[in-house]
Amino acid sequence: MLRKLFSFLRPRQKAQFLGVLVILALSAGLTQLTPLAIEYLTDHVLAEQSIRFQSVAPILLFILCANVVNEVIKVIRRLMVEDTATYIEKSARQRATEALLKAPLSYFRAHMTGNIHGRLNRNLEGTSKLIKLLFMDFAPAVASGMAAVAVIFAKLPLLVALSVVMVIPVGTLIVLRQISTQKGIRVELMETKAAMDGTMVELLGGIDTIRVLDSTQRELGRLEGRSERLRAKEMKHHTAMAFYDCLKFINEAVFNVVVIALTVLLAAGGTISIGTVLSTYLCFTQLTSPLRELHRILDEFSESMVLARDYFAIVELPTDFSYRLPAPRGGTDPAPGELELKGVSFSYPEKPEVKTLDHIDLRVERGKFVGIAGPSGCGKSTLIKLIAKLEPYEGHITIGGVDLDGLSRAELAERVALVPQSPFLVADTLYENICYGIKRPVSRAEVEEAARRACLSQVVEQLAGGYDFQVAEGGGNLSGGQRQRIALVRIFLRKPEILILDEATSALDNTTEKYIQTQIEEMQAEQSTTILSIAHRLTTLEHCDEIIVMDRGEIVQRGSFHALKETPGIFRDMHRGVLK
Ligand SMILES: Nc1ncnc2c1ncn2[C@@H]1O[C@H](COP(=O)(O)OP(=O)(O)OP(=O)(O)O)[C@@H](O)[C@H]1O
Repeated sequence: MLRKLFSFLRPRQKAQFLGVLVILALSAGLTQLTPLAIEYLTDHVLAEQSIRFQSVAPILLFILCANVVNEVIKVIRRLMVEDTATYIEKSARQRATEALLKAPLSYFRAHMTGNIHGRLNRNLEGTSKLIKLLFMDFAPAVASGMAAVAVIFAKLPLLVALSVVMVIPVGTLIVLRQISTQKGIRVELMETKAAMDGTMVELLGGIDTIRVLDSTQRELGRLEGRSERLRAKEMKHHTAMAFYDCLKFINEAVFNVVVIALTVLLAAGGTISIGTVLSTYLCFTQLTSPLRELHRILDEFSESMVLARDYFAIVELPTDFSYRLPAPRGGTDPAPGELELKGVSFSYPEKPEVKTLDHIDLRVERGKFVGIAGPSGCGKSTLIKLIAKLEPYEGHITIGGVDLDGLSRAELAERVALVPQSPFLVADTLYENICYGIKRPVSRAEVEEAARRACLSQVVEQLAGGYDFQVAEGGGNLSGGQRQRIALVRIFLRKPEILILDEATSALDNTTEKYIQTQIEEMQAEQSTTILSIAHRLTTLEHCDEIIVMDRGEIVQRGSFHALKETPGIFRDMHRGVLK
């Protein structure tokens, strides 16, 4: 785990780590100077017949200097550690975001958005805390603890020194027991908190509906139950923690008495000096304070490890099939605009026993306009998801004669554009939203022309700031029709070889829809764009070269709009509004 974290670092930060270790050793040595100076003061200066302040002053100055230097180097160490920890957090966030953006879509169907978001944030905090604990807290505590042990062994008879340092293994055993008993509950707490985050984001996403249905009390009740279960788990955890803290305190108190008793006995027998009694007691406190720290750190470390482990579970998510390197295809570039599906079958991984698409064969020549119709749930959207390489499938889909497996995401994005029913909008200006995903530079004039074709110009005039209008998250401050127009402007800017429309104009009024339809057909004529369009409003498909009609994952009818509407079957029933 720590090696994986270390791989996040640049050479400068790795060198910094060595610097931190050197500083730690220095700091540990400096910490031990105070008890040694006090011992010298007691045995040599204070033991003299007449105590002179001039003899004490240099020792006091020495203690002051040692402590000031120690504090200064601690500040330097802190800055070095913070620099590394913030860098790790930044790189870790980038890696996790990349892993999530490239994860299979089934992962997002299995995990709630808020759950992923909450987990990621907590895990990142835990991961950077691990670094801080290790180098800002743990290592100094170990270093000064070791220095204190060295002084104890140097100053006391071996047996006495051994009994004094027994405080370490006894305390450590208590902490290890605490960690092992609390690990499971920590994982449980982490998962429960992530589930609560998921519920919270789900609730906020449905705030309108909750208000309209007046289900606030119901939701609060649901949340209350979960919060209570979380609280009960947390209390169980805190009770156990308090018990172990108490054991640790008793351990220290017992050894405190042991140290005083042993050293006083030795001093009484003349084996050690009074100064050594004092310095041993100080060394013991130099040992117990890092030991106390160490116990806290080990405990927090174990908590951070749980989070870091969960962080790596996100980073190591499998990469979606569509990012696998394309098979070499011997320099052939896809012929523009042709699309073919041969024997394509598909089942959602969550329901492998159900064939959502069953042996679909379809050939669309360049510049043709094919409509897809069929009852709800028959597999229309799934079919276009496969063409956009969003889900793995059986059979073959080729674009311009090249199998989809052989096309990278970048190559596919260059050729195929998909306009979903609910377009993706980001919290940015309207202009940035229009240009989203367009990889070539576009001029303002081009944007304005595309906006005119998608009937967005009038909308821009009405919005405060025009193209600088701030779109809210998910386009929350725009109407459904306005959001669809923005997605269509992108299409007129991109002029793709293959255009896939999934109910792309469903939120527009009839007049606007007809106008945009004409503009799309004009673009089709100018660029020989191949179009595949799903529409529930069947009149949208009137000008299609061919319509395929789907039912339960299969193509059951094909033909022109006029032929299909006269032929007995699903399409005619849908057209007449009598489909059962
Ligand atoms: N993640 C999923 N897991 C399992 N089944 C799914 C999943 N997503 C969709 N389905 C099922 O797949 C079938 C086809 O869904 P699809 O969205 O392709 O239908 P559609 O024809 O586009 O429907 P509509 O016209 O209502 O949009 C439906 O029965 C649906 O319940």
